Amino acid sequence: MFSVFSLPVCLPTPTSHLQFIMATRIRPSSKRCAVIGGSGFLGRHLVEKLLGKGYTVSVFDIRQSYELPGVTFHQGDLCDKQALLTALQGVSLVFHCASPAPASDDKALFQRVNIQGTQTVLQACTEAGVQKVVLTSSASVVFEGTDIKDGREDLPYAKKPIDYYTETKIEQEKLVLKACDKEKGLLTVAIRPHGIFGPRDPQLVPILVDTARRGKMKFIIGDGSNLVDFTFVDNVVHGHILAAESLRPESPICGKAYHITNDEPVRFWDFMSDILVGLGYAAPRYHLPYTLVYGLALLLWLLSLLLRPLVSFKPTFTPMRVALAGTHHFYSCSRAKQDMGYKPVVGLKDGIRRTVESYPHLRHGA
Ligand SMILES: NC(=O)C1=CN([C@@H]2O[C@H](COP(=O)(O)OP(=O)(O)OC[C@H]3O[C@@H](n4cnc5c(N)ncnc54)[C@H](O)[C@@H]3O)[C@@H](O)[C@H]2O)C=CC1
Ligand SMILES: CC(C)=CCC[C@@H](C)[C@H]1CC[C@H]2C3=C(CC[C@]12C)[C@@]1(C)CCC(=O)C[C@@H]1CC3
Repeated sequence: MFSVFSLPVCLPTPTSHLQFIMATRIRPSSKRCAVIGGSGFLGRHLVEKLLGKGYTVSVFDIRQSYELPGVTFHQGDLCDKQALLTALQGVSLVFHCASPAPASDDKALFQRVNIQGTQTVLQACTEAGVQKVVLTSSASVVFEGTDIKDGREDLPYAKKPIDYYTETKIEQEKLVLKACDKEKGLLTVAIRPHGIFGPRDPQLVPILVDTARRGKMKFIIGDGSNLVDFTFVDNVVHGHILAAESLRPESPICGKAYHITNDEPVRFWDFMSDILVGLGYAAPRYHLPYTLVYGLALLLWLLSLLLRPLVSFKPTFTPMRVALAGTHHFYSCSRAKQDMGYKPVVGLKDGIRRTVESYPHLRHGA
C-alpha cells in the first residue's frame, strides 16, 4: 500500500537515471490518504473506516487525541505549508475536515483557519501532487436562521450567515470548489453534512446533558413541530468515502457540493427528547414562543458583547442556537443519491440507540 518506486540496481541509461532520482520521492498511491482534522470527532471516525477499507492514513491535526496502529500522526497547524508538505508526501487523496469549533465565536480564528488555512491546504496539495481533495463543508452554508424544507444544493449561499463559523465555511467551500481543475490534475468536491451525532461527539450530547443537569431543558421553543436533519456519523463518513472514490475527471461530482444527511428529517424536540430520555433525563414539556426566546437570546448576546471587556460569559441560549432549535432545516440528498449512489447506512433510530449506549458516563445519576 505504501507505494515507493523500487530502487534500480544499476543505472545504464539516462531514463533509469531519472528513475533513480524519482526513487527518492514517494509516488502518490491511490490508497494513501491524509485526514486534516483527523483527531476530531468526524475525522477519527473517518480514519477508522478508511483503515478498515485498506487505506494507509496520515493524520494532520493541531493536536493528537489518540493512537492507532497504521496511522501516522503529524501534529501541526494547517496554516503552516511546510508542515503540511511533510505530511502530504506520497498522498493522492486529502480529506479536509478541520475547523475551529462553532462555539468559539472567534472571528479572527475562523478567518485564519477556515479561509487562509484552506488556501494554504490547496497550495500544499498542488505542490505535493495530491490528486483529490474532499472538503467537509456544512449544510449551514445556506442557512440564514429561517425555515429550509428539503433544501437542495442550488440554494444560494446565505447572504446573512448566522455566525462567523458559517460565514467562513461559505468562503472555504467556494475556495475548494473553485480549485477543481482537471487540466492541473486536482479534483475537488465538498460534502455538506448536517447535525452530525454519534459516539464520541464532543458537542451535541454533552451540551444537551449539561443543559439538562442545570435544569434548563424543561422548555420547547415554538410549537415543537419543526423538522431538522440529524446525521449519524457513519453516514457522513460513508458520504465522504463515496465522494472520494467517485471523484474522477469524467465524474459529474467534480467541483460540486453534496448534502449528506440521514434522509429522515425528525422533529428537533423529538430527537432531543429521545436522547435525553435514553440517558435517563426528563423530556422538555413546556412551550415558549419562538420570537420571545429569540429576542431574549439576541439581547443576552448583545449584553455579552458590551460587557466583554469587564466580564466574560457564554450564554447557553445564543440567537444561533435558538434559530437551530426553533426552525425547520432539512435538506434533500437526492443529488448525492443520483451522482454517487449515496444511501444512509445507519437509520436514525439505530443511530440514536448507539449514541445513547456510548455515553454511560453522561447518564442521569452517573
Ligand atoms: N459536528 C457537526 O455537527 C458538523 C460538522 N461539520 C464540519 O465537519 C468538520 C469536522 O467537525 P467535527 O469533527 O465536529 O469537529 P472537531 O472539533 O471534533 O474536529 C475538528 C478538528 O480540527 C482540528 N483543527 C482545528 N484547527 C486546526 C488547525 N489550525 N490546524 C489543524 N487542525 C485543526 C481540531 O484540533 C479538531 O481535531 C468541520 O469542518 C465542521 O465544520 C459540518 C456540519 C456539521
Ligand atoms: C441540527 C443541528 C445543526 C445541530 C447542531 C448541534 C447543536 C447546534 C445543537 C446540539 C445541542 C443543541 C441544543 C440547543 C441548541 C442547538 C444545539 C446546541 C439548545 C441550547 C436550544 C435551546 C434549549 O432549550 C436548550 C438546547 C440544548 C441543546
